[in-house]
Amino acid sequence: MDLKIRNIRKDYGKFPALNGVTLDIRSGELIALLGPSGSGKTTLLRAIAGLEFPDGGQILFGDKDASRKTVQERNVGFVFQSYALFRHMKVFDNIAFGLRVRERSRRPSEAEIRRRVLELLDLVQLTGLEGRYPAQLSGGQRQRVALARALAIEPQVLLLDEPFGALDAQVRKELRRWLRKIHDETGHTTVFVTHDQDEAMELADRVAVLHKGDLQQVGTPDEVYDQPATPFVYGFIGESTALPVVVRAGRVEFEGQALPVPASEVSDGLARLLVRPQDVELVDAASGVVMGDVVAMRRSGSNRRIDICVGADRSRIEALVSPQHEIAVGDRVGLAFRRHALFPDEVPVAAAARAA
Ligand SMILES: Nc1ncnc2c1ncn2[C@@H]1O[C@H](COP(=O)(O)OP(=O)(O)OP(=O)(O)O)[C@@H](O)[C@H]1O
Repeated sequence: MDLKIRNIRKDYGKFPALNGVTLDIRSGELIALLGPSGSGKTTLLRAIAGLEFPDGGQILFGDKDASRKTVQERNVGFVFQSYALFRHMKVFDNIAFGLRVRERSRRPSEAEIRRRVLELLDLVQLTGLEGRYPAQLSGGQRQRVALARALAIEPQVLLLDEPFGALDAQVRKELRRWLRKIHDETGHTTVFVTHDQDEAMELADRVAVLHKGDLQQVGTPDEVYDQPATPFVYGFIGESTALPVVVRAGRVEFEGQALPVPASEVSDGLARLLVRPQDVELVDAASGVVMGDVVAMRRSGSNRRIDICVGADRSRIEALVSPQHEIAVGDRVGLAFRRHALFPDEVPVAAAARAA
């Protein structure tokens, strides 16, 4: 089942939670809605589910307009962060619930329900635990029951809202891999919400990045990481620091000095040169693109993080180097950038940083 989201708007009071979002989700795709808190991810997921009616726009399930259809009519499976299992029901009955409450004409026989529940228990690797109550399960197991329950109704679309949010890091990682496997086995169109970029990048076929109700970019994990469409995406996915620059007559200048960086499509005016820490190279002071002073360093996993202040504004650039790299706080270094991105800047970066 493919989904077409057309110019969806949702306002809460004067505030647009979704600002005209258009997104095509392909049949069988696993897509992540990624963004910081308050960016509109849950609102979009709830609009797809039919739990929220948008103020404008259209949602198509296949070629049919589902905008005014109820949750039941849309036949979506929904998994929330907070398990939402029925505590007084055993695992078996939790999974069977969606089938048992169907109107008689669409309800499978008890034998068929049993067959399907046992099959799902096998899929989510919980065979043998069907007689337990939710309180007798671990968080990860409960979440797997929640997924089995959502899958039981054979949904056209599976919607997951931070499904692993409440679990510890190790369990989250395991469930991620497991969810990907289940997705590949069942082939459902799946939309999941997360604010965790690693989760989105590892799990999803494509990532839709939201910011303040706007869809900033949709692409494969490689596309959003390597070709970020906006400064927000560049900053949100992966790490980066920014150098305030000026584009003048097609040249990029930092504090009056021309940098060996093409201005590309960026027109004259204030701009931001964004660099990821792993793309900052420390060279000797004379041969760098810009010069700076090492002001701090700390160990970070298998690397060393170096904070370097450059220019009169003391803009901070971060570099990631090998711990073997001989360097000390107070050293004057040259910086070269292996890769970078240049974006026009409506707000002067230095002024914004000072205001903050
Ligand atoms: N029922 C509501 N009434 C008023 N404002 C709401 C309501 N639901 C959401 N909002 C607002 O809409 C915006 C988007 O909320 P939404 O829950 O979609 O964000 P989110 O990206 O899912 O955030 P989080 O990661 O924190 O869950 C937020 O500013 C939020 O305060």
